[in-house]
Amino acid sequence: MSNDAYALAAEAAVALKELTGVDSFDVALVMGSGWVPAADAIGTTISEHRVTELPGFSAPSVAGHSGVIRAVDTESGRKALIFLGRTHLYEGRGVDPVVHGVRTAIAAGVETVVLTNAAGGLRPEVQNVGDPVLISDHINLTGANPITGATFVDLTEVYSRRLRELAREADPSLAEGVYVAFRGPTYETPAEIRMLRALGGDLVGMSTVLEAIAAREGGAEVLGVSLVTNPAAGLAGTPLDHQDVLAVGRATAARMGVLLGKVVGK
Ligand SMILES: Nc1nc2[nH]c(I)nc2c(=O)[nH]1
Repeated sequence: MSNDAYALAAEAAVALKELTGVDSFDVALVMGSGWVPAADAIGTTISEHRVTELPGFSAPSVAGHSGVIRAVDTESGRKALIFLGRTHLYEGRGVDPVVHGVRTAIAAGVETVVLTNAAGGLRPEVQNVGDPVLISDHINLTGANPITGATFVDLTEVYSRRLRELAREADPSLAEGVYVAFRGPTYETPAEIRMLRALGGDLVGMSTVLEAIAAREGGAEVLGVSLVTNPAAGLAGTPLDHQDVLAVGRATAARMGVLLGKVVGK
């Protein structure tokens, strides 16, 4: 296996084509916590595999769907690659594993990347738990970046306006928001949440931004969608409980599947 991250992604893309029998993919989707049930609405499954069958992917540190990839035929005949779960920076394996899936997808032909996640809501005055929110921009507080060297990628429009408009055609009620990423794994303190609100954040999470940067470096168009699964720390009376998070995701996933299916098919 190559020790160069980009060469490793190219190797994984070759293995992916052999494994799935698909010689080029059009769109990739990363399904965050609670989004997995939405994957079924994307199209007809061609094949499903454990990611450890591909170079550069590790077994998930958390049991469950993460660590599974699915090749899908969408209704409009496009080839979709769906990652049921992702690698997080807080797993401590560095930045390259976090973006390896996106880099592999782009090396396999993908030109559109859809990043979904579960996030804390910073605006309980307008957000409800269970709301999907289109990501309009991000604030990267992870302290990390997938790119090394003098590659000055423009991030003026990381999250495609065109794809956001397609999503809003499918569901005009969709709101937009700025997603703030922390490294995690701890949730924020109430003081940090007050800081994020002052910085203009609307959503807070521990994923997505590094994958989005890697996708833009690879020339792909990006759509990001968060599912508000909890009021961020200090904004509601109760402590955060990850089980509540997952329950909300499951309840909302069917609606999200219809939305993603419409956007992906275009
Ligand atoms: N950092 C951070 N990540 C999250 N993921 C989910 I779901 N909720 C949160 C949250 O409140 N903060």
